[in-house]
Amino acid sequence: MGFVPEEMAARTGEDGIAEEDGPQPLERPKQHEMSPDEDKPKPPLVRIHSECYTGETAWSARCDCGEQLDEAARLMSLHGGGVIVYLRQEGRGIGLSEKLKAYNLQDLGSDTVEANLLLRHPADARSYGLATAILLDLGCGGDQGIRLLTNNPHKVRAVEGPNREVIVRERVAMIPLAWKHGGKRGIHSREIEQYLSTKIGKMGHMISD
Ligand SMILES: Nc1nc2c(ncn2[C@@H]2O[C@H](COP(=O)(O)OP(=O)(O)OP(=O)(O)O)[C@@H](O)[C@H]2O)c(=O)[nH]1
Repeated sequence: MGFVPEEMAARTGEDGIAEEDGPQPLERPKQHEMSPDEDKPKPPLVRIHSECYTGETAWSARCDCGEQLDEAARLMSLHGGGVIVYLRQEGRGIGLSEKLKAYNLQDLGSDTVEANLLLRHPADARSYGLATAILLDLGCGGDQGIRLLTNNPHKVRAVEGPNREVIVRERVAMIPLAWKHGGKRGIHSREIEQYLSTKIGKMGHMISD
């Protein structure tokens, strides 16, 4: 879990690609976003991210988890900061070794949901109560609410909590970079297209604004 300060923009550059742009100046004007119709600042950007060793550390082309974590930090660095809550819920809550078994089943033709079910796990075994508590602790409760970076409608409802202790004022879609940039950036593979189409078709993910 952590805050992403706006100063990170100085390290990542406007488009987040330091290698192409070279080092950015350390001093740059601070920007704070305001709502168009009022003087109040916009709700903070929040990413609730589930651990993915294969995607974040080994840059596996089976999922976009590593890309999503980087993209969330990049967006926060450009838009006045934000909060990343990193949940140790590897493999949608089934753990790394079970996820690797699920990968074997996927290689034999199952999709990500079917593979979990064949292993006698729920399609998604995660919970978000801890994330809600962390957000409340960080002062993200109350009327102002948050802007949540996600495609997962279940996550939006779950993070809000049973009594809407945290209010998701806006869902910000996490569009895969390969889709945004015609395959020129981001992860591009047959596996990831299948992974994304299962998320849309079977898990109700909304990969659009
Ligand atoms: N069981 C299983 N888990 C996976 C697989 N691929 C990625 N994951 C895990 O899925 C989690 C990420 O969840 P996703 O379903 O990709 O995305 P999400 O968090 O529901 O939604 P977004 O907020 O839109 O990213 C991480 O814990 C990954 O380890 C897979 O094939 N099987």
